[in-house]
Amino acid sequence: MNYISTRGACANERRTFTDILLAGLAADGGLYLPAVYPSITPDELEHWRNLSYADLAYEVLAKFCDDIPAKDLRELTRRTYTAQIYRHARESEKAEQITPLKALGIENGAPLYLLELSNGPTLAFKDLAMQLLGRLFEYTLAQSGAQLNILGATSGDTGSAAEYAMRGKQGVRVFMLSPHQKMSSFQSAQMYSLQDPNIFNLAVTGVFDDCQDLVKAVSNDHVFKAQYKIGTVNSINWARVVAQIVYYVKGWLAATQPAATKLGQTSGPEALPKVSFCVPSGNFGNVCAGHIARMMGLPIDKLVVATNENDVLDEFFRTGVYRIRDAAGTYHTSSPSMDISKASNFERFVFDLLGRDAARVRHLFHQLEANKGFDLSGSGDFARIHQFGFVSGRSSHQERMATIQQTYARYATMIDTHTADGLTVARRYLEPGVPMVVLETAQPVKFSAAMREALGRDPERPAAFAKIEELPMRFEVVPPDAQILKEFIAAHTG
Ligand SMILES: Cc1ncc(COP(=O)(O)O)c(C=O)c1O
Ligand SMILES: N[C@@H](CCOP(=O)(O)O)C(=O)O
Repeated sequence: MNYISTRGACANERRTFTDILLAGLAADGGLYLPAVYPSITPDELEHWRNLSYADLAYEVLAKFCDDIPAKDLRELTRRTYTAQIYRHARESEKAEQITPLKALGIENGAPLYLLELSNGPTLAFKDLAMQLLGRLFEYTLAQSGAQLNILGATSGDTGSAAEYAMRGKQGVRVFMLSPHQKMSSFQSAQMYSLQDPNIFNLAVTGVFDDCQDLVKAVSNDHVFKAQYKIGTVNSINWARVVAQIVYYVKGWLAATQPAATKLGQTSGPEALPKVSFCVPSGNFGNVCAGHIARMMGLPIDKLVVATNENDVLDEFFRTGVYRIRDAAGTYHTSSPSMDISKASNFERFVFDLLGRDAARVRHLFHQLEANKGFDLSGSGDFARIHQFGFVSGRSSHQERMATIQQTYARYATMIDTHTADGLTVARRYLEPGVPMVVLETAQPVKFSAAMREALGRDPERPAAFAKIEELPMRFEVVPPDAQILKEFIAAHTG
């Protein structure tokens, strides 16, 4: 499989999966994606019904990764997706499902589900891709004997997922940028309490977007990037997105019944039931994986983009205007991991929306830097947006509190603030007979203060995280300055 950049610079060069795994951002500042999306056929879907999560992950990944031997790739997925690693399942007997589908009930004639994605080591959906990424890095670096210095940005969950996945990995160091004092105390403690010598936490005096801009600024300094072997674990890294496609397939299989027709006789994708997914969104990485699953042929009806008060994405899907906010215009909310105003992966979707016209994408994203936005509202491209299944909505603090309370009262289920944003918005798009799967992106314990406000009680805390906030913390406070960051990296690699 050949990979290209959304900005077209390397259109004539061949790039394999393992090339782009270590490269992160493309040299022209764009994002990598496959030259052609592979497809998922109705027969394959039926064959995949009884596979374990690990083997399903292998089938999906193998479509994108043809430069790792099949035997090794299968071994990697089998070591990654185990009940032992996904041990924080609320119903322990379901841990081996990795992403159990929980039926809430029927609302407005639509079966409503939660897809539990946060049963991994750090209690957020990021583990599902990051645990695999850690193993892929280790495998690839072992082949070449090379080193990798990972530079990442987090609004709260990517950071801990990456650090837990990379702890003690040979040849890997992690430099993780987080917005100073903007994460929950549990999230900060998960990262800052790690004392491993290959982990460096840098608390940036700014918002998540400042952290992400720093990652891009350093990655776009090609000399520095090559000298210090900089890679990334954010969803600008294509491997993150691919690993996230798997749970859309798993969710679709769990929410539908086997086709009535015999294998080999299923008439076509239109004969298969459709499922809608609602995705709490910030950096657009999670829902981008849903978009790609849909482009591959997974029968997805709607992809509902749910934002919090930082509603840049909702504004775009409603109006066609993409208007990023500065730090002062980015709110600090009770779903802090979604406090993002400049969504990295959005560029991958715009590439598809514009018919994969890399020159236009390059122009638009340069315009974005200069004018803080772009407007597709009058274009024929935006008129076609619903062909991609996207709809959107925004949730407020009051709405997420009310949704947490109702879900607890009606379904005896405690959901975190981000999942509550998803459920709030999903309810606006229910259709009789179409299952609606809301992605559960984190466990409530990560946001105890907000949960206490909503329910007057603390969420349950796995024993592994008892008193985590009281552990000694190791982090450095730094300004949002790329030069200072480069000096820090240079001083801590050697
Ligand atoms: C708990 C949680 N929910 C939702 C999101 C938003 O996901 P994405 O950035 O992939 O849109 C994040 C951060 O990525 C998160 O950590
Ligand atoms: N919400 C994320 C932000 C980074 O997203 P990513 O998917 O690009 O890694 C976080 O929790 O850090």
